[in-house]
Amino acid sequence: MKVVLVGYGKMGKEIEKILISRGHEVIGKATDVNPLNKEMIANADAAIDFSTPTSVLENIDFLLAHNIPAIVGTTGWNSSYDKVKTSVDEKNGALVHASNFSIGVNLFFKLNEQLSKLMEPYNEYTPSITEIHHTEKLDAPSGTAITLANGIIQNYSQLEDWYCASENSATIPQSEKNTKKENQLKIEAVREPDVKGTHLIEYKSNIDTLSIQHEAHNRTGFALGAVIAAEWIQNKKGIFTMKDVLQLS
Ligand SMILES: NC(=O)C1=CN([C@@H]2O[C@H](COP(=O)(O)OP(=O)(O)OC[C@H]3O[C@@H](n4cnc5c(N)ncnc54)[C@H](OP(=O)(O)O)[C@@H]3O)[C@@H](O)[C@H]2O)C=CC1
Ligand SMILES: O=C(O)C1=N[C@H](C(=O)O)C[C@H](O)C1
Repeated sequence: MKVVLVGYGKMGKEIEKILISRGHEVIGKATDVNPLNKEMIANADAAIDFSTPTSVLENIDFLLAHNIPAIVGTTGWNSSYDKVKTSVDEKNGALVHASNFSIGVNLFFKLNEQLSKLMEPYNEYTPSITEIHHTEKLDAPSGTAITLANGIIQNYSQLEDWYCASENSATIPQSEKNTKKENQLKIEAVREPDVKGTHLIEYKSNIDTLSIQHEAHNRTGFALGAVIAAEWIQNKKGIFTMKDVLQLS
């Protein structure tokens, strides 16, 4: 495949290595100073976007307008999902999005849903999520934590939504939902230097705590998953997630 990288930061560079190791070619690199343009995408089989929450929607629009299959790993645009889905449908486009492209986290998503079904009848246990990431991360809570929260909320009749809390809130960008209300699941966002991505789910009672955790040791899993998604979407139309790519539905 001939691939355009949209965003050439920590993830873009990691994805480039995986693309080359699997025999693909990087034909363009869009960044803040050199954004997507027509010349860059000429002859592209796919574009892989790991950019920023503020640029991703414009990038998606551009790729759909030019009929380029898009793999979107950028987080922080959940509230625009319906608009993007409508655009993909109207333009008969192709897009795979995921808050986390790693195979391990997608298995963890399934485990989280199954565990929440098991725990729901036991009111003495209170579920909560902690996510830990590097200090350069622009969004909080992480997209992965939001997916995990939704996986729990859908199985808990008494939970209506999530909220984001942080002990070191000075380092965390303002969340759109950082005030606790009734019946909300707590997501604690922690920022520490160089952490690639850790997600911890706990069910606490006065007697004990049950927990499951996923810890990324490096960014290889995210990058490999995104490249597998780009290979998978060739000749397909529609909006998909990594669940579809891995047939985990
Ligand atoms: N879904 C998943 O599995 C994962 C998702 N992510 C998400 O991916 C995103 C990127 O993460 P990361 O690589 O760590 O971030 P970085 O800050 O390291 O890189 C961001 C890149 O985006 C570029 N950029 C900024 N504006 C534009 C624009 N208008 N057009 C194209 N590129 C632009 C930056 O350009 P410049 O170099 O000029 O500043 C930079 O190269 C984040 O949203 C993160 O949450 C991260 C890991 C896994
Ligand atoms: O910004 C990151 O680094 C990561 N972002 C994704 C998220 O917001 O969930 C995925 C991963 O945890 C790394």
